[in-house]
Amino acid sequence: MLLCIDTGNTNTVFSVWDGERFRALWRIATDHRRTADEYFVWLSTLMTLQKLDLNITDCIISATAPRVVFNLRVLCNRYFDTRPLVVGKPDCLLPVAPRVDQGTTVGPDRLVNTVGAFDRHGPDLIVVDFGTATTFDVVDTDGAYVGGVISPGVNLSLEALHMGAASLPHVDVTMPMKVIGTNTVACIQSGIFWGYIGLVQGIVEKIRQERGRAMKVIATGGLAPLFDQGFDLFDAIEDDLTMHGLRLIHDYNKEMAHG
Ligand SMILES: Nc1ncnc2c1ncn2[C@@H]1O[C@H](COP(=O)(O)OP(=O)(O)OP(=O)(O)O)[C@@H](O)[C@H]1O
Ligand SMILES: CC(C)(CO)[C@@H](O)C(=O)NCCC(=O)O
Ligand SMILES: [K+]
Repeated sequence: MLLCIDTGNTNTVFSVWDGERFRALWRIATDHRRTADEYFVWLSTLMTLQKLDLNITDCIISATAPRVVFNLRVLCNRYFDTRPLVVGKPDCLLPVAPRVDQGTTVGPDRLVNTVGAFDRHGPDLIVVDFGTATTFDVVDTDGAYVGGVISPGVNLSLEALHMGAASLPHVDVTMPMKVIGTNTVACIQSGIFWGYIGLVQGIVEKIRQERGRAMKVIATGGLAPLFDQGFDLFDAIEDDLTMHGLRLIHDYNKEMAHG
């Protein structure tokens, strides 16, 4: 079985692919101090509860926080006797190379998203991921990542308001019915919710203009459904896009290695 690990700056997601489908998905807060032994105790408990054998034979990792890779590598070596593929490292091939400025390191999560989205939706895409950051990844006609946009994430923006302004409380994001708030919480919720609706609409429109062609918009990440309530922003929402991309990249590397 293949273990896919997606480490974001906030959360790390583990999922197990049995050759036909993903059997489970588990989430843990990202913390680079977590040791291989801690990961294993946690993971093996969940796998056992799910009645999954512990026979992981392969592993692929996408890590936006490079410091966590060391302990995840040790997890794979020590407990599963396998050498993980790490997206972004030279020995991990991508089906199509990204076209960006020389010397730029594209976030592995963005590369993985583009591979997953291109497989399902074909050419000319904008992938929007609502994670720690809200990212827009542009997929060219041949499936290459050709750049995009990085904006502060929804929860990060809420946290920044709370941290930076003495009188602003911590607020959870929801969809307010009206744009004019009549109390502090409603005002913040409006700023975040309607602000992000405008952000997505505006950036998508500008990308389409710059590319001069129709482009499908694929959304992923925990908050994507919140922004899809009747605004027609997205052509599809896929919560498993990153895992799908990781599996494809793993399969591609296997194929290349075995000819
Ligand atoms: N209505 C909501 N309000 C606040 N958070 C939400 C809501 N719905 C989902 N979430 C959060 O979205 C998160 C899942 O998002 P996702 O995994 O895409 O990104 P992340 O973990 O925040 O960021 P990263 O991938 O960068 O670590 C979960 O932490 C979940 O708590
Ligand atoms: C933008 C984030 C934080 C989104 O998770 C991640 O993809 C990242 O750290 N990227 C590195 C820079 C880049 O993608 O151009
Ligand atoms: K993510």
